[in-house]
Amino acid sequence: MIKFIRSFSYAVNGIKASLHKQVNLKVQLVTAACIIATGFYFRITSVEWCIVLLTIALVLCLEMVNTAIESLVNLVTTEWKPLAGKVKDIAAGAVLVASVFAIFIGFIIFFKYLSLK
Ligand SMILES: Nc1ncnc2c1ncn2[C@@H]1O[C@H](COP(=O)(O)OP(=O)(O)OP(=O)(O)O)[C@@H](O)[C@H]1O
Repeated sequence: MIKFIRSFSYAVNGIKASLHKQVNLKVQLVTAACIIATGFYFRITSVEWCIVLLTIALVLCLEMVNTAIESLVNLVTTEWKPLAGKVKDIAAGAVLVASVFAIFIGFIIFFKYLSLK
């Protein structure tokens, strides 16, 4: 149990560290809060909530993984190496792909509510 609590606190520290390092994550958190508020406003269905929350989780988690990969690359090398750049670009690309799909999903879910208003 103590081991579990310790692992949990390390994970919370990881969240704090990525929030401290990444402006992007803060922007994404604010965006997520706005989307959740919009969900409450339009009273979206349970299935829509699941899709919205999963999409938000996907983008936030990928942003944190991207931050971890960036830090790891910086730890491995301080030199300018094409492979290091490629690794960072691929990690950033993953966040971009998820974000673009999140925009589409948001549009699909909220469009009907917006057009009904
Ligand atoms: N060691 C390196 N070797 C080669 N290219 C690198 C290296 N470090 C960074 N780059 C290139 O510069 C880009 C920006 O790197 P950086 O580490 O500043 O990432 P970032 O996304 O701007 O980080 P942050 O979000 O912390 O500002 C990378 O995506 C990569 O193309």
